[in-house]
Amino acid sequence: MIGIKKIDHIGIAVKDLAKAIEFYEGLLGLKVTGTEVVEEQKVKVAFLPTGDSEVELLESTTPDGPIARFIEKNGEGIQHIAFRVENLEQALEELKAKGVRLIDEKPRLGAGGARIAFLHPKSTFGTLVELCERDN
Ligand SMILES: C[C@@H](C(=O)O)C(=O)SCCNC(=O)CCNC(=O)[C@H](O)C(C)(C)COP(=O)(O)OP(=O)(O)OC[C@H]1O[C@@H](n2cnc3c(N)ncnc32)[C@H](O)[C@@H]1OP(=O)(O)O
Ligand SMILES: [Co+2]
Repeated sequence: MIGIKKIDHIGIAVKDLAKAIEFYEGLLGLKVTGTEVVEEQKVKVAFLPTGDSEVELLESTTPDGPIARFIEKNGEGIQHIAFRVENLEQALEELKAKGVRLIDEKPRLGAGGARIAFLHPKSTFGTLVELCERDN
């Protein structure tokens, strides 16, 4: 078993991070605990904890990144779900061995120093799945 601990975060693609934060903070009352640019993913992200999981708002930093492409095709909205795992490398090995299509064969650097990897939506019944491992 790959040992999923919880939903780490839900990734929401937005066109304008500042405007989205106005809604999530101002109207929903959540609090942004950090914003960060993740160059490798071509995104600027904001994290807003909700109990044991977080909302991750994502704005594209380029017109050709995965978030820009997603919005072009689908409009703004939920782009991925991220599950926290104990051991990401082992999880990826197991899933690969079972024929799951991996977008990332090896962990990459995510926001907040997390190690992350994505599973292709064609292998997960239509949802882009991120697996992430954190030290804390
Ligand atoms: C900062 C970090 C963190 O948390 O630490 C993050 O989250 S970064 C979050 C942003 N980074 C990422 O998303 C990286 C991983 N994503 C990718 O590599 C890509 O976006 C793919 C998921 C492979 C999609 O690539 P691309 O847009 O080139 O392909 P495409 O448009 O031809 O899509 C191929 C098929 O997958 C579907 N598809 C595409 N994106 C999808 C999504 N987000 N959810 C569900 N289905 C999706 C399309 O509808 C299409 O299906 P049909 O063929 O049926 O039409
Ligand atoms: Co994410």
